[in-house]
Amino acid sequence: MPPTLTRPGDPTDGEAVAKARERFLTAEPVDPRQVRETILASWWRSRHWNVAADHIDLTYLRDPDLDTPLSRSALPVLTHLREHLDGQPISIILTDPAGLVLARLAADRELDAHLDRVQLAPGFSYAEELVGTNGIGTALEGGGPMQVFGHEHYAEHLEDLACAGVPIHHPISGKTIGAVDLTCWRRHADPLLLALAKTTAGQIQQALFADSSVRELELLQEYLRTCRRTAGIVFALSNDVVMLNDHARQVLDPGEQSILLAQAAETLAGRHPTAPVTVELPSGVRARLHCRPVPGAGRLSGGVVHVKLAELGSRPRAEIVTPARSFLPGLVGSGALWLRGCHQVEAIHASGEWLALEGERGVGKLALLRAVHQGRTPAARFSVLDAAEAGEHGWLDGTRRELLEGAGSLVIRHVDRLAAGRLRALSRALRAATAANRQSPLWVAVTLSRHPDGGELSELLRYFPSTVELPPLRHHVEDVHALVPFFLAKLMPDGRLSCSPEAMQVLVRASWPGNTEQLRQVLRRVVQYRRTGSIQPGDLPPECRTVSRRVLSPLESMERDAIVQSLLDSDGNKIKAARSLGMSRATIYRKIHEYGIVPPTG
Ligand SMILES: Nc1ncnc2c1ncn2[C@@H]1O[C@H](COP(=O)(O)OP(=O)(O)OP(=O)(O)O)[C@@H](O)[C@H]1O
Repeated sequence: MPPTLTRPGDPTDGEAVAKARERFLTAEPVDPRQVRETILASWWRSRHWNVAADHIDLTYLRDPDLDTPLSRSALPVLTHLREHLDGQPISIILTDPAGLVLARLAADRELDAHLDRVQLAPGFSYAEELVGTNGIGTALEGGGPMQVFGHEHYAEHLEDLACAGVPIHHPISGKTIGAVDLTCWRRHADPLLLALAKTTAGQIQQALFADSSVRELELLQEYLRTCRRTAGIVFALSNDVVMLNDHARQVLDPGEQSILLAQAAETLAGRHPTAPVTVELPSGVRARLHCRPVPGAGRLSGGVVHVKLAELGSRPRAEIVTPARSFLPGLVGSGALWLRGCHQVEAIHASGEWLALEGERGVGKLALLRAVHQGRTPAARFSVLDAAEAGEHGWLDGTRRELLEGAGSLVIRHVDRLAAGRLRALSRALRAATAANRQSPLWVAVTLSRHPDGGELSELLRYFPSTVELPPLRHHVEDVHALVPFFLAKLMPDGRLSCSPEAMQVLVRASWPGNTEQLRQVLRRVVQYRRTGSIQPGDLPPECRTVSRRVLSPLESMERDAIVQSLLDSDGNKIKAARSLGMSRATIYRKIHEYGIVPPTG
């Protein structure tokens, strides 16, 4: 079908758009009459996100979950469309709201093979942030229908394609729950493709509406009514559905959400479902639940819950109904690496064996030791000695005394900061303490931030049968979502300050070389200037704005760290660094770009 558009900025005028794109990529000024405004805006966003224009190298994210209301409603509509298209080379694609491809209905062999090459396939995300301007990601980013022709794509490997993407909205809540996209060769591009994609999205929305049972609709309507009436935490649940408003997702970490959902389910199923219930969360914050059952079709279908958070202490403890599963008091975080460290420390404390706890500065070593002590032996004494103060008069004598006479748990922090002589003296004191046959044995842990490389420090560690390493925050950065509200609740106990999703995104992407302590300090500075409302990206200090353009997985951030270290070791020489890591030169260039590493200048 021949293209029909002829106005300025005609997207199908391949040559003019290709030239404009080339000028844009080489940072030359672009005549806005040559490119559509929406496309130019998307190119700017793609540049801001550091998307590579010369290749597509996406990470396979996960097997798509096709057992969701969206997939169940959409797939029959899409299959029907496929039949109507009667073998035409148009690929039909369904994605989730983040651009993850859930399904691709085969077009013809040539087009399918091309789409495989550019990773427009199930399990890969076509978010604009990852691929640059494209029909799916740009439609989702802009929140409306979007057609992208040939050279309008940011990545050059997509220039032979034309895509028409339309976001799919939930028929009741109006939230974007996915996108449908029709992709064909650029030479077959036709503006009608967008009309067809819009109709298809409409049909999917109708199917979703029909598929929602009356029961779910009632629950949904009650949930939306409550959300409109209150600015606080609201969630709704039934046997099949759980809905959380943005505030709930922002303020509660996943562990806290599941505690509250479990409590709400129990209350709704109980004899007094409307009686308010108070729950103490592991972070020490008290949550008061007001449940409202929503009956449907004659039997209880679930209910809507409004939650108010308050600090402990404003209410007699007797009224606290649920001492929620408190894993470690005063700590938050559920990242796998962090939890593994917590479990290891807990197990070693339980065994009574002395422990060396290693980890970068500010990762939470002392906080974890304190929490484990309080969780396991709350009545016993907890003492801390800081080796950074070893220069002070009497430090060593005080330490010897603690080791010989102290009780409960003793933490000696920062032992790696002790000079050789002091390390030897401390080793002698530890030997004397182990030799003393004491009635109430003392549990001792030392903390250190660098791995010992022989010498006195290694000698001292002989008294500690195991070393546990706590991960840096960037290796469990998902916990920033829980740490931010936790620290804000401590800094501003009246609960009138929250963090906007945009600011949270900046915080989650920062690399946090100073770890959790740095995050705490950043928030401490922020609350000096903003005390109520919602923290915006502009409120955050520049140190939060690292160049990393996306959240890295633990494995990726370890790789990034290894590359940064070897670049430092080779004075910024990328070829040497690549060699020392056993990588090709091309790979290290690609990774430096991908991870947003600013190489040290050699
Ligand atoms: N998981 C967590 N949940 C809540 N607070 C945390 C967590 N981890 C760390 N913190 C807080 O972060 C701050 C820094 O932690 P901490 O002092 O324990 O770090 P550290 O590893 O011992 O640091 P350093 O090596 O510099 O002495 C403390 O205020 C601590 O309470």
